[in-house]
Amino acid sequence: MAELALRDYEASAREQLSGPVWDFLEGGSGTESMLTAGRDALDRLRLRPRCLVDVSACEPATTLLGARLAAPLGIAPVAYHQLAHPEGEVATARAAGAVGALFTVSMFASRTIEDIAAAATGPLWLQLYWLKRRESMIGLIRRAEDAGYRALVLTVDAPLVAHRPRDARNGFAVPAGIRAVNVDSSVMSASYEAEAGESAIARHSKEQFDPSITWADLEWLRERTSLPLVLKGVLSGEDAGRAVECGIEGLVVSNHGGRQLDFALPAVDALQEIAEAAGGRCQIVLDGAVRHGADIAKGLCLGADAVLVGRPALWGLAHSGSDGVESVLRTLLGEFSEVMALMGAPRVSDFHRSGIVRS
Ligand SMILES: Cc1cc2nc3c(=O)[nH]c(=O)nc-3n(C[C@H](O)[C@H](O)[C@H](O)COP(=O)(O)O)c2cc1C
Ligand SMILES: O=C(O)C(=O)c1ccccc1
Repeated sequence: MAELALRDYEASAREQLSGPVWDFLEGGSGTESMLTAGRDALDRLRLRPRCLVDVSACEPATTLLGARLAAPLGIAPVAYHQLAHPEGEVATARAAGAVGALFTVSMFASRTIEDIAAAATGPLWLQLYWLKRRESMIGLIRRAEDAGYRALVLTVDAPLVAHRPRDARNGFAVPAGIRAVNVDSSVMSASYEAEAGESAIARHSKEQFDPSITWADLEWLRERTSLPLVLKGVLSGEDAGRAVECGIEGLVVSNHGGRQLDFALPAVDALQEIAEAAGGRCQIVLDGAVRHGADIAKGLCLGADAVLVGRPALWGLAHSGSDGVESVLRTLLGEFSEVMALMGAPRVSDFHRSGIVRS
């Protein structure tokens, strides 16, 4: 396949997908102020290279929660991959495994977590929203443990799914035939009931998500699994410190790709404070607006151990299934390898705060 840039996959996905599916994938909450803000924040950061370092053998490989990755790169949890390709998450898992990237499977995946695990050759994490029906979460956690998932990612920036004007306008519902197959059909039957002027996903999540959970409830989760716990959606140093005190093993610094709190700060702008608060006591992952290998380097300089991409994986999937996802990941990996050489940073551990300047 000819080498394509990420924006080519984006353009192709836009042509492939129906208007409402494209809007669901690409859209944000509220005024959509954050769809450009995340990118702007990364673009304002400039890299400061070191010279005369031996970069004849750069090594992008790293480990995250004990799992080896070919690069500090993974796929963020995105619901319903079958919206982009009939093979859905199974194709994504195959691609992530081929490249050696992490794949975080959404609680609202459209393929079973067992089928996804069977196709995977790399590490998998499972993302959870906290449901009012806790027994549904527990069943899923048991299955994830049995299928070999390596961590649970609790998304904490979504006590409810925010108002997303495009989805409301489109009366968005997941098309018939695509379902969140890993949860009871009563939990997310967004596919069945569409109404103009309202997003079925926003409505169902308001019924099903438990908005009352607090730090005290994490203990309940901890007692029910031996898997490492990761919190996704942390944007303050205070919360990072609190998470570490609770024994959380990882944090995903994220504003949910601009889909939750409108005008939330870009994740990359919260990264340094969070990494400092965590002080090496848990793993730090940057999520949101990562579109280039240089963005991986920027994340590492500010204290991240790895970065995630969300929408770009779905662009690749829409373009050409597993091959498309693999190409998207390989593009990022190739760019990152070049940045390592040009930065004079032959190992992942060679990226430091001094390697970045805010302009
Ligand atoms: C279509 C779509 C569905 C998503 N579904 C989930 C989800 O089920 N769980 C979750 O924690 N985050 C979900 N997210 C947020 C992503 O995990 C991630 O935070 C965001 O997409 C990162 O930004 P990026 O798309 O700019 O890379 C979703 C994002 C998109 C675009
Ligand atoms: O998390 C999201 O951004 C999202 O779109 C979603 C999808 C399905 C269920 C809940 C939220």
